[in-house]
Amino acid sequence: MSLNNYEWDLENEWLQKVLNEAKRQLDEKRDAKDKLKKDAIETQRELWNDLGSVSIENGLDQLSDFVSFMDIMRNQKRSHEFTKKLETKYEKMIVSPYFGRIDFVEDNESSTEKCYIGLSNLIDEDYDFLVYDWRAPISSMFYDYETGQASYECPEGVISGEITSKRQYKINNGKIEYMFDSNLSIDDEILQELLSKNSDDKMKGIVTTIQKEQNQVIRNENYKNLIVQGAAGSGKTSVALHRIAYLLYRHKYTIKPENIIIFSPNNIFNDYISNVLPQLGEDNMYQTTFKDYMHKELSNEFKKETTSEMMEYILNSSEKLAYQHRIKNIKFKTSLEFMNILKQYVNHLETMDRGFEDIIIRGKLIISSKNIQKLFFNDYSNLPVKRRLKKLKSRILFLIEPYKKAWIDEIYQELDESGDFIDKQEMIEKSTLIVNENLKHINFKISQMTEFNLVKIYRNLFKNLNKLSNKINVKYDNNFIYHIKTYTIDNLNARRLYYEDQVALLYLKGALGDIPNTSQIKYVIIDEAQDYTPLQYEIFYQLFKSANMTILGDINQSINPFMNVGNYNNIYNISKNDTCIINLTKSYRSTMEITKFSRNLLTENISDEYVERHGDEPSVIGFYDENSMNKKLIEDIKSYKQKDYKSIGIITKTARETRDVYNLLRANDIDVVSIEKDDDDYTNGVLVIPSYLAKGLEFDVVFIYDASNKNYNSEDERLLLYTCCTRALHVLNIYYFGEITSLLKHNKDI
Ligand SMILES: Nc1ncnc2c1ncn2[C@@H]1O[C@H](COP(=O)(O)OP(=O)(O)OP(=O)(O)O)[C@@H](O)[C@H]1O
Repeated sequence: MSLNNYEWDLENEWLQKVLNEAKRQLDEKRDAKDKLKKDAIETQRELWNDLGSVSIENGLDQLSDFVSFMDIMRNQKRSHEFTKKLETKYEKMIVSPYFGRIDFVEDNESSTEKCYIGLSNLIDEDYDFLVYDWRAPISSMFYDYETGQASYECPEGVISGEITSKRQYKINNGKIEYMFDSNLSIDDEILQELLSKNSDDKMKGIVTTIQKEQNQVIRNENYKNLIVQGAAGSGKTSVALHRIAYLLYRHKYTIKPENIIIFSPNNIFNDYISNVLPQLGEDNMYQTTFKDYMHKELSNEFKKETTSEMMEYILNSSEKLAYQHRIKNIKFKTSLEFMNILKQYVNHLETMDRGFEDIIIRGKLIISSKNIQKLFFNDYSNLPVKRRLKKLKSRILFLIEPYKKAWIDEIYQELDESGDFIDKQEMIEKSTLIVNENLKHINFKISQMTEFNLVKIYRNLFKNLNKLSNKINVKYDNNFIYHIKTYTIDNLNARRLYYEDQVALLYLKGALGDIPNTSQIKYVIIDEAQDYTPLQYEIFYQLFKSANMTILGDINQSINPFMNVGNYNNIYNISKNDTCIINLTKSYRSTMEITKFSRNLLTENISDEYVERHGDEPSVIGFYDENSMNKKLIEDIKSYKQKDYKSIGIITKTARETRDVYNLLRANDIDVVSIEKDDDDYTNGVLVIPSYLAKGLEFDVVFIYDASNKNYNSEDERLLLYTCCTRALHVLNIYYFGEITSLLKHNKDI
């Protein structure tokens, strides 16, 4: 139903009112900013005139004046940044102040409130809301309800009433491009139009079209931890980022971006999502990857394998003799049994006899082994092992100190009496040296008793693997135990830390109390959650004990067949009383044809919905040889570029293939970028990328490069191939030479 002229006039009038108010407030902010700038220049001038050069010789008064000036300047800087942020907010508002409206009549009230909803609040001088921030409590009804009975939660409780009208707008450059009443359930059409566009840059916000089920994740504060399962393209990353924006708004006095950390799969992805929060008017939170976090915590004396290196090994090496050994190790070290062994081991380290000895200096008992034991097992028992040992060492050294001092004084006296020295300082140094020399063996003993060497601790675990597995009632074959033990110790001797060993080490480090305090983190977001093992989740919970967690993933996109969560129950059980599992049930990214095709690759049916947007059927084309395949690829890329597709992703299985395809395209005058490592920058255009780095990203056009049986030859690669296909928004082309992979045989026939 199109809106009549009368409605248009009213809407234009309202828009004008909003724009005028936004302009007035913008001018106010600009004036304030100018004034702040002038004040800052004036302060600097005063600083220069009053203090000139600051020197300690000019007395403490001058220093104190200087410190006051610095305080003033710091405050001016803060105010300037704040005003600049507001200026940006009003500038954005003038372009597009709102995108939605609901007319709401509260129960037992007769007046209707017209609530316009935009990226941020606009409040006039009479404290009336001209526009509500999309995160305001009342705005939630825009996402949750059509016209009719509705309610929302606010600090005062639940407010109920009726939505009498719901309208959506597209406003650009201060003009209404279109508007419509959405009680006609037209959302899907809007979505289709939005989703059919080519992706011209990094990820974008979805604030105007957030869906009800997504809104319920964004605003969910009923549980400490949320686990969100959603099929490919169901908006998990978008929801995660909008949830962050929501939390920053709702708790603006208690939560700052530095209180939030997001773990994402790699740095390319971090770069890809980096525009969303600034678009929503918020600063980015702390973004990291598990690998980066772990590598910072673990010793640099070892060569540490990266996630990409691990994936390359898994995808490239199945023919190698050592492959089966490595896989056996990965499987064992990512198993729930190994996690229990680690827990058992920590328990053992906390309670085992540590062979503490008496500390005696010159016949005087400083502290008995019994008392040391009492300190370790009783007084410090609430601390983890590493902190207990540290405290113990300080305590013993503290007790030794007076005896050491007395001894130094005695020797000083002797030296003085000997008449061999005239310099006091020299005698102090000499006597200290003599005592230190005499105490060497005691210091060595104390260091040994309180030693904390993580790698040594890890090594000892494997020496005791048999006993530990017996303790958890798991019986392994002796050959198996021997194999795991020698494999691990050989690698440690070669100063090589495989990814699975790093995770185990990090767990031990945390459980034994050797991880810096992270209490400033209040929210942890884990995206691509399927790719972390239960042990990694134990680490997350251990590191961020008091933080709230939002965990978003898709079990069907477990790209590493040996390192994944397996089943959400494995993490749900860690903290089941305050955890909720939510499903996102609709996919938005791809055309129906691509979605259906991709889902066919899975062994289990996915009944999730998708947006009804049509496109060409994916094409699966076989070639006799590699040259013909490459020739067609080059032709097609050129042709898609001409058709104005903005992002074209050529997804190869491995990084080696990425390099080859990149060289091929370059040699054929195609402007192309390759991503081979997980800290390369994300760029739009034509991009060649290995399969495992493409997760989380999306492209207008996707080419799966060489889906032959030779290349994708294992059932373990099914989910990887599925993940690659689901990266396509509009076009999916799958090329191979020789025989097609058996993973796609079924799809080829459809
Ligand atoms: N409510 C929505 N309105 C408009 N677009 C949406 C909506 N939800 C998701 N999208 C779009 O769908 C695409 C997929 O979203 P997103 O990457 O957040 O999904 P995902 O579940 O994290 O995907 P994957 O697991 O496959 O990486 C993006 O282009 C996003 O903008």
